[in-house]
Parts: sequence; structure tokens; C-alpha cells
Amino acid sequence: MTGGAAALGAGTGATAAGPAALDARVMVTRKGFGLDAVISATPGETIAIMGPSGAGKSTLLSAIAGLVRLSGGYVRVAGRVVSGRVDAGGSARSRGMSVPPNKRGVVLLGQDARLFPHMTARDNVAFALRTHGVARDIAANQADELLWRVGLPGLGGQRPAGLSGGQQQRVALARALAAQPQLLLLDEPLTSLDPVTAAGIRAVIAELRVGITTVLVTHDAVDAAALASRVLVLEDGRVSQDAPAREVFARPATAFAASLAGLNRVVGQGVRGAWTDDDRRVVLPGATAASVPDGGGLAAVFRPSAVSVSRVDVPSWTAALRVERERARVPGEWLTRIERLEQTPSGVRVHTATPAVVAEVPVEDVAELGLAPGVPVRLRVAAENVRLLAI
Ligand SMILES: Nc1ncnc2c1ncn2[C@@H]1O[C@H](COP(=O)(O)OP(=O)(O)OP(=O)(O)O)[C@@H](O)[C@H]1O
Repeated sequence: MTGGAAALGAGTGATAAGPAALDARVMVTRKGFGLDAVISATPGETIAIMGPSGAGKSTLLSAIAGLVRLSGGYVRVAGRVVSGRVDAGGSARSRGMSVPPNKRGVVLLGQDARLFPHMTARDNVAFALRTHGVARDIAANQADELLWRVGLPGLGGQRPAGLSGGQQQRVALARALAAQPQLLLLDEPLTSLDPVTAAGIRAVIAELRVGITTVLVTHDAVDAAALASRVLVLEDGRVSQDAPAREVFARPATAFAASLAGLNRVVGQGVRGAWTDDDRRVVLPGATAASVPDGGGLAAVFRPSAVSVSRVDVPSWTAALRVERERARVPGEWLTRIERLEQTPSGVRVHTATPAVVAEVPVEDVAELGLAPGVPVRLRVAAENVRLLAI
């Protein structure tokens, strides 16, 4: 699902506010992998791309930057087609022209700083300014100013080998800004840094990229929520959701998007104003039950902390099923088995199967209830904690 701006941009490269800063349909075909994603951004907007490993996030950024060739589609930056071709009617053609990466007005900053090792930090930054025609001595002064802005005053004379990973990443950020890009692409730039260093650079990025259209690939939902106005979820080479960040976290379109917000999202169908799984074994009434169409696709979304776990005191799973058959079925309660336990800073997440649900319990409950993989348990979630979303 892509947003309205993307749909408009695909035909004209424009939004109601003027030319889109980015408007692209990126198609890349590889053995065993296909990417087909529409992405757009208005001037000054920051978009976060989130997705599981191997979904194609880096490939998408690399294709926009011109480092990976399109097998179809187009990339338009600030109204100028830099990859592929777009017909007068707006439809994309495969294999058009390709503007070289350094002539696109696009800068890509990844996990590795990729500085020129033989140049000082100042010269690395000044190099980007010089390519914009800035005179040598002015470029050196402006480079020092940029290094100061990214928190590296006085380190302009150091070569990359004499700088820490975090300092190198700051130089790379200064160099990216020196290139005055129309579009800044950040591919998990903080991933390889320790949390304290990452926090420092996160603050610098938040401050300095203001006004620059930015596409940020991140695995961190907090980064996405803090820095981006929109989140595009990419799964298996396709956009599964493209919406304002708060909507993605509040109304996740897929189980992956729900996991970003730490939520359960189980897909089933509407029946008599409630949610039920495909086997009709579990019934969850929800807060919005009145609008639930019978037989329509329905997702039940709820927090792991809203699920309570109790032990079923029987010797085996077969015995647990027998007890379940004899018991009147209560909406919002079901019998299941523990698949695995996962420790978190705030407690233990209990993963259960059919339907796949996560419950969060205090660590002392694990010992008290004897929770372990394979153990039958009863889960309970109250109707007021369940949101039902039509799908
Ligand atoms: N240079 C390459 N040549 C061939 N296949 C590649 C290349 N780079 C990536 N791939 C494959 O393309 C697919 C998408 O990879 P990509 O790196 O874009 O995913 P990603 O979402 O960025 O993953 P991650 O979060 O792990 O970095 C994967 O199947 C990957 O194995």
C-alpha cells in the first residue's frame, strides 16, 4: 500500500506542494530476489525505511543513489529523472538512462564511513565542497566549520586511521552535508557504533539534516518515531505499509510492522462482532466490535503486557486438550503451548503458537508458574485491550 503522494508523484513527479524531492519506482531483479517499491518524499521530509533483514532496504537506497542498476522503473530527484524513463503518460519504462552517482544530487551514508584514507578529515570534507566549485582556502575554512558542527573541533588535521569509528562517521556526515545534497540517504549509519557514540551522532543528525530531504534505513523504531514523519515498511522486496510513523505503530498493516511497535497482530476474520482465528478456536472481542463485518478479514492487535498467562495443571498436552473440550469456551481466553521464552530488560516474553502470540510476564512468574517450552498455558486478554482492524 502506498500513499496518495506516491501515486500522484508516480505520474507527474509532483505533489500539491511542488516537485517531489524524491519520486521513484525501484525495480531490481536478482537471482532469488525481486525488489519493486514505490517511494516518494516531499522537500525537507524524512522517511524511515524499516524491514526484516534481506527485505531489500540497502538495495533500494543503492538504486536511488545510482550504485545499483534498475531492471525497471525510474528514479526522479527534485523533478529530474536520474534513472530509468517515464513516459509522458506517467508510466515507467525499464532500462532508460542512468545519471552517474556523483551527478544526482544524492549522497548515501552507510554503516562504514568510507573516507579517503590518505586525506585528512578536513580534506575529506573540503573535497566535497571543491566538487561544487568552492575555492581551496574557502573550502578548508568551511570544512573546519562543518567538522565543528558535527562535534569534531580541532580534529581537521587527523587522517581517518587516527580517528575512532564514531569520529569517522561524524566526518562522513560532515562530508555528506558539504555535498549539499538534494537527497540524503542514510543506511543504518549508527549500527556499528556503541550506544553512547550512536546517541551523540543521532542528535547531530537530528539537528543538521533539518531542511534536507532524508531517507533513513533503520532497525530502531525509536529512531524512526523520533526522526521520520513517515515510515515505509519493506518486506520481501515489496512495500507492505507506507504511512505516518504514528499510524504504522498504532495500526500496523503486517505482523512485522506490529513487532516494530512491540505489538501482537494476529490475522483472522470477523464473526458476530468479534475476532476469530481461522480454526475458530480463539475468539477475541475487541473495543471496536460494532464495525466488524462478518467473514471479513480482521486483525486483532494487542500489547504483550495485556496478555496474562496461567498454568494448566495437567501432565500432558493431550490431557490439556481434554480439559479444554470439557470447559465452556470463554471469549478472550485460550489454551496454547509455550514455544520459547525470551528475556528482555523488563521481564520475559513468552512466545506461543497457533495463533502466534507474545505475552510479557515478570521474571518471577516464570519460576512460580514453571513456564518452559512445551508447557501448556492458558492466555487471557481483556476486550478493552484488543483493537480490531479491518484488513
Ligand atoms: N551485491 C549483491 N549481489 C547479489 N545479491 C545481493 C547483493 N546485495 C544484496 N543481495 C541480496 O539482495 C537481497 C536484498 O538485500 P539487501 O541488502 O538490500 O537487504 P536489506 O533489507 O538491506 O538487509 P539487511 O537489513 O540485512 O541489511 C538479499 O536477498 C541479498 O542477499
